Amino acid sequence: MPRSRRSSRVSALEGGREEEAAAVPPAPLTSAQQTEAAAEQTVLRGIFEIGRGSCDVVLSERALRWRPIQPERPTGDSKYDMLCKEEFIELKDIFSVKLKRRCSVKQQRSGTLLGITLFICLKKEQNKLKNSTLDLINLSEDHCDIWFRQFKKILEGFSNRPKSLKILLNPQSHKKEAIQIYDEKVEPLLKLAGIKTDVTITEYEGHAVSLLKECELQGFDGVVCVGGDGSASEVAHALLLRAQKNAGMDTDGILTPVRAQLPLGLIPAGSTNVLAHSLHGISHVVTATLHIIMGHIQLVDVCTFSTTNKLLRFGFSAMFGFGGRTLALAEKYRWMSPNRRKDFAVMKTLAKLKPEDCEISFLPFNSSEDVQERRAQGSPKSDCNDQWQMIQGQFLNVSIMAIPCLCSVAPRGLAPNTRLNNGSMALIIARNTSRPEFIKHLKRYASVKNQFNFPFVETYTVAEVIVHPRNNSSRYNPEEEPRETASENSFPWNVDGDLMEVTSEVHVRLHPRLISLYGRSIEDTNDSKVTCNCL
Ligand SMILES: Nc1ncnc2c1ncn2[C@@H]1O[C@H](COP(=O)(O)OP(=O)(O)OP(=O)(O)O)[C@@H](O)[C@H]1O
Repeated sequence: MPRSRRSSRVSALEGGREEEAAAVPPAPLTSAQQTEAAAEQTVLRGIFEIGRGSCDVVLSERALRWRPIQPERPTGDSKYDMLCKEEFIELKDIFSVKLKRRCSVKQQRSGTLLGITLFICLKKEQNKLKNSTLDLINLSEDHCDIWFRQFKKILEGFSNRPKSLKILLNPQSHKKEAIQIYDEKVEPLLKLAGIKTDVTITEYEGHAVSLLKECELQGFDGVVCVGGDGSASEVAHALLLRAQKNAGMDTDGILTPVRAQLPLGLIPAGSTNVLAHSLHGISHVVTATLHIIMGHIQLVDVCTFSTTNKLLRFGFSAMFGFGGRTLALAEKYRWMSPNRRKDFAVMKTLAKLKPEDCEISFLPFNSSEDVQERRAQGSPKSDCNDQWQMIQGQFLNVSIMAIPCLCSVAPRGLAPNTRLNNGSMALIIARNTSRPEFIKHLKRYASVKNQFNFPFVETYTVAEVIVHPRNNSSRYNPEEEPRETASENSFPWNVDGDLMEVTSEVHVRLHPRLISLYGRSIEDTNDSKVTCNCL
């Protein structure tokens, strides 16, 4: 519903009588007040039927306001004042306008004009966005034409909103419903907003990367991925790779990557949707679509994962140890339904719980400006040698997260103290402990209790991490069935829900605000509804 408020300046509808009554000449306005006053100046004024009654409707630079037209009453009637309360919508919340016509089944086009329909993006509870309509009814063609053209002009003025999008859709995500989600919920809204689309349905893993390497992106304002975390991360990686190539950068030794040229939209259609959930505060298709339509942009931190001077990939989060092994096992059971596969893999990995023997070096996050600047300029590791710290031992799990990683099993996030663009990563280490204690720690993610409040869990805020496995204990063992990893001598990593197999150390670097994603800062929610079947 549009917002309503008791107007403090009823004289706005009385054509300036307030100014005449003033005895003292007004003080000169400050520039902020002048801007404010200009934004409130009437652009159009007319009568429309809104809801069930006729309304006096005023369009200014910033808002559309209306007030029911009532017969005159004696002054001081407070009930009357209540009835006449003004309602308004801000123009920045409108995303489309159409002429409203009555069309019979036979009459395919140009039925009788009824008025104008405005399509609005409404903010609901828990970061949710919803599309809604406001009908302005007036049967006069001329009257509606003037207002319609004015609304069109206003919409054209929102230059940050995309007009043309490249869509990449993974038909295999979750239970293969991405196409249906796109057709039923996303495309109709994009069409309504007048956004042109070019859809490619990906055919195999890695298709998005090869496509974005070559394809013409000149005419597009953004790229949208319809799928789960694996797809979203792959598209982000592809856009960043392309940006480095376009800038003539060698990706392997890369210290200061350049920003991706186009913003990326994430429509959640996977089984976990951690990236979309972290970005929007909710995993909700319409919310994600409306953020894209409204052109809401957020700069988000990205990590590079490299091994001995070779870039493995760009990504947002990673797990090594329990998280990596669980994913490697789940991938072996692709024939199962996504939820069963994941639950089964968690149970089986817990049953065979074993620590990784490794050395973890990390550079603690230093928020001081000159350190940040040196890092931004790509100072090599040796420049900050004195700050590097090292821990070693037996670790059950190592998580490195640049974003909070919200999901249904961890509504506050796997890394609740991290933000999307705070320039740092969370390093969360679970040292070796008993299985029941580790399970207790995992269960805490779904509860309101602090999941880090265990003697075997350590958390750090870091800028860089190097994870160096020290022995072969976790590598492929042919005695174990089924094989957990695809190749021998490799360690499984879970990078944004995608399996990455690496034989040696992995160097993770944070790159602040490297990619623009369609979304807006989220409000923290205290959602305690949690769905986890396996623990
Ligand atoms: N046509 C395709 N066939 C098989 N795999 C594909 C295809 N298109 C894309 N992929 C790959 O599928 C992988 C997983 O997809 P995605 O992440 O979208 O779904 P999911 O695994 O169900 O969701 P989530 O990662 O959120 O759990 C991605 O890494 C992507 O590269």
